Amino acid sequence: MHIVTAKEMYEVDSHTVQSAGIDGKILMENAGRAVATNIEKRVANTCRILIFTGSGNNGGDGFVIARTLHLRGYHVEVVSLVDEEKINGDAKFHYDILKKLSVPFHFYKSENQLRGILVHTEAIVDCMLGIGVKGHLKSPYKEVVGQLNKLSIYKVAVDIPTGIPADEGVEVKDGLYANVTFSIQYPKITAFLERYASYYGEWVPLDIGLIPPIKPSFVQTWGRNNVQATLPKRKRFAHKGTFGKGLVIGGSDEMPGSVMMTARAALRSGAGLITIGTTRQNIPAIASYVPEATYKTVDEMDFLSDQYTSVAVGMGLGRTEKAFSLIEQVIRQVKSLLLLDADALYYLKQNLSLLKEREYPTVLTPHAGEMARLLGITTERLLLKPFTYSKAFAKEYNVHLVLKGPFTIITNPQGEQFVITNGNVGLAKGGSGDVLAGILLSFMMQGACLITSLCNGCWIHGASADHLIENGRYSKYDLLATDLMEGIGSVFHTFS
Ligand SMILES: NC(=O)C1=CN([C@@H]2O[C@H](COP(=O)(O)OP(=O)(O)OC[C@H]3O[C@@H](n4cnc5c(N)ncnc54)[C@H](O)[C@@H]3O)[C@@H](O)[C@H]2O)[C@@H](O)CC1
Ligand SMILES: Nc1ncnc2c1ncn2[C@@H]1O[C@H](COP(=O)(O)OP(=O)(O)O)[C@@H](O)[C@H]1O
Ligand SMILES: [K+]
Repeated sequence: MHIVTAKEMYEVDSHTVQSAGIDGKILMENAGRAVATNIEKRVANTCRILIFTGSGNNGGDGFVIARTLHLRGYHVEVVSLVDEEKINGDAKFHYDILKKLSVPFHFYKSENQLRGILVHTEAIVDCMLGIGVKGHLKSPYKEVVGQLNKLSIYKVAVDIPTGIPADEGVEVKDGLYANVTFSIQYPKITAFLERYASYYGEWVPLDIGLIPPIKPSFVQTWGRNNVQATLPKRKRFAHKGTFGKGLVIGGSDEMPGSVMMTARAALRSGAGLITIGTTRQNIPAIASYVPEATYKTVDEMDFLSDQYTSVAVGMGLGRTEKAFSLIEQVIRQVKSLLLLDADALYYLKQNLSLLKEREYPTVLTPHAGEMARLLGITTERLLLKPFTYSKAFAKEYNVHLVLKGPFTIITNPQGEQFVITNGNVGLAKGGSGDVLAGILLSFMMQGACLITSLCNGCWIHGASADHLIENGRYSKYDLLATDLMEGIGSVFHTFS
């Protein structure tokens, strides 16, 4: 599904109106009716619903919602935050229709007046501001949003919660906290930013019949249907070599665990053959957990002659001179797909130019802290516009970037971007990233298009955690990274 900026949304809108000739009033009708139908599924018709409207087209959607729900037997009332003369365009068209019906209509005057109107209200619909919002909320929007946020009634936002910008990179203080947001046609970028996602509550996109231009440049979500369509098939006569030969380099004497989890997760996700390159001392302990793998000590490895389909480096490797020199050799010499994680990302900060010299695809899997360090900015700054930073970095260094987090953003060197929204807070525990690196390595080895492999790997990782929790196997407190191995199997099972 596409995710849009405000500019892209207005482009789709004008393309639909100008090129296809669908009138804006029809689109507003479609939007309002789609929202009303979805409100019916969630709010009983015995409830009193207040619909808050503003000066723009978001308010126009509100007039259609009010009319539709009223005609379907709901007790609705409208509170307009602007005077009648400020209502114009398509919104005025729908306002004039609404005025012919007996829907109670209030013009906002004061907090006291609103307090009175709100008595016995069980749900509100926010059609105050949509994607046209600029900067911080002005009066009376700021006061109304403040007043509504204090109430624990059910709040539905239309398109975007009032006050929240559509685009990343904009800092605002006030916004409506909604229980659900019905996004008009496409979700907007801020629904996928940690900073703003909680204002949206649940988000549900509603098709209103917009026609996108031929060339969509949008970011997209990657979900179960995409995985279903692209997951590599296991052919009847395949052999272990069919599924690639992978190398995992990591693990120091102090940190043997990461590389174990990476290797095991790779095998659990379908890798054919896995070799682990680690310290001699680590091998017996790791081998008892991953007996399916073969082993090399780090001193034995010859990256020029050893042929691997894909290599992952960095997990638990440490930050010694020896580790750094190994990472440098790997980046310079590995002539296949290469995934850099953890300590390899740490090393990279001072050596980013090495990435530009690589002739084979490189994948970086930083979490927000690691990415911010690579960019030399604060994590807060990165998280204000992670899509923009990711795209610029992936293009400049010619890498595939997996920016991990509650919303994982995957970007290729051409700037195409996908977001994975599954997974849960049970994953916020040491080792989850090592498991992800293993799943990604495995998908990289199995030969599909690289960005598809990365999207599928991230989705399977999140789905594994969700599956284990939804089925009561573990909770968001006790889930361990090693438990994910069991989840991976269960998730694959749902595709077979
Ligand atoms: N894109 C589409 O094709 C469609 C969009 N529709 C609706 O139209 C909305 C966009 O409409 P508009 O462009 O009119 O934008 P809005 O409805 O968000 O209103 C923008 C107006 O709000 C005021 N405003 C802006 N920032 C403010 C602030 N910080 N404090 C107080 N007031 C502020 C300004 O007067 C501005 O003109 C969408 O969000 C969606 O709900 C629907 O009607 C259906 C079709
Ligand atoms: N709150 C969360 N919701 C969903 N996924 C999460 C959350 N926190 C972490 N994750 C996922 O867990 C993984 C953590 O990776 P990372 O931070 O590298 O962990 P580690 O280095 O300890 O192994 C990432 O894939 C990330 O997307
Ligand atoms: K709104």
